[in-house]
Amino acid sequence: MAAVIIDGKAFAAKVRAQVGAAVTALKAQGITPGLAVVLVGEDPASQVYVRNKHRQTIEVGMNSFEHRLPAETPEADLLALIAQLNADTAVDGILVQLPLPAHLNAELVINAIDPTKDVDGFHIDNVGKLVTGQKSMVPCTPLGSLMLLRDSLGDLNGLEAVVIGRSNIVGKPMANLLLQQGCTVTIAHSRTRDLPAVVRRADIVVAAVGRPEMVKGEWLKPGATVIDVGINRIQPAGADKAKLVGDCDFDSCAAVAGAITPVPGGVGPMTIACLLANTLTATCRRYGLPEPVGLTA
Ligand SMILES: Nc1nc2c(c(=O)[nH]1)N[C@@H](CN(C=O)c1ccc(C(=O)N[C@@H](CCC(=O)O)C(=O)O)cc1)CN2
Ligand SMILES: [Mg+2]
Repeated sequence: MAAVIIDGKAFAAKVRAQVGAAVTALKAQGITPGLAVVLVGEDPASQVYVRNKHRQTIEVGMNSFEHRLPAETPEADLLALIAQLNADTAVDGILVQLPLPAHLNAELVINAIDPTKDVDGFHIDNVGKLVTGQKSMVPCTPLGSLMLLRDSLGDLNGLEAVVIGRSNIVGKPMANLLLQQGCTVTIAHSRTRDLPAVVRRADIVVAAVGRPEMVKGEWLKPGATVIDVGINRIQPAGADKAKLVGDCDFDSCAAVAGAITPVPGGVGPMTIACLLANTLTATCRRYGLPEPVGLTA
């Protein structure tokens, strides 16, 4: 039986519509959420993501403040900009696009952001709160993945989840979110022994390892729900154009899974939708207003 294809693009559009409606209501009270995005350097993929963030921020009615800095920007200048954005009352959310150029210490830069404005959820205070089950800002890609899982499966209590990948941006926060949902969670990674056997236990597989088409259909438990976070550009032999693929071998996985996210059009669009949701959440918290329903973990 073929898997249900989880339409992240359509789901993200619904999230943005909900955020847009909430922003309209806030504006009627004289509050306009503002998101500041900082891009250092000219990484081509980052430029596309930042452009899309700007466009979608405006579309939901928020203010967008874009700061583009040259690749050779000294760390002190970037930290000074962050201090300025922390103090700016028009700014409710701050995001520094990753990856940063190699001479910049990403950990230092992220931890310089006011944690209440950290809409990426990467600040150590937010990481600690997530791990200990306190109210926090949740990283956008894991939050979007969780929304898709809840929509597909409903209650996640008791399910076996395997997260492949242990990055701070996706793997670790995803595992913690699933743990909070009552899943039995395994974090697998490049050194895991017999990965196919580990994956085969899972009702939920989240692939975030950055290896094109690594997870094969024969690794899966029949009916498993597969969330493919990978975004890999490959050059198929004989083709003149590069192709975007996930960390899962889509055709073989779709033949065994119960449901699967495609690449593109799965988790990717949820990342920016959840950034807007987090900016709305940060604004509501700042003004002591009720948080939006269904847009947080
Ligand atoms: N500060 C951050 N940096 C990065 C994050 C992040 O959440 N915060 N995540 C990624 C990049 N990213 C957003 O920043 C992002 C990645 C992918 C997509 C997306 O819509 N992907 C599309 C395909 C787009 C394409 O053709 O390349 C899809 O999967 O359908 C949106 C945002 C790293 N950096
Ligand atoms: Mg404002």
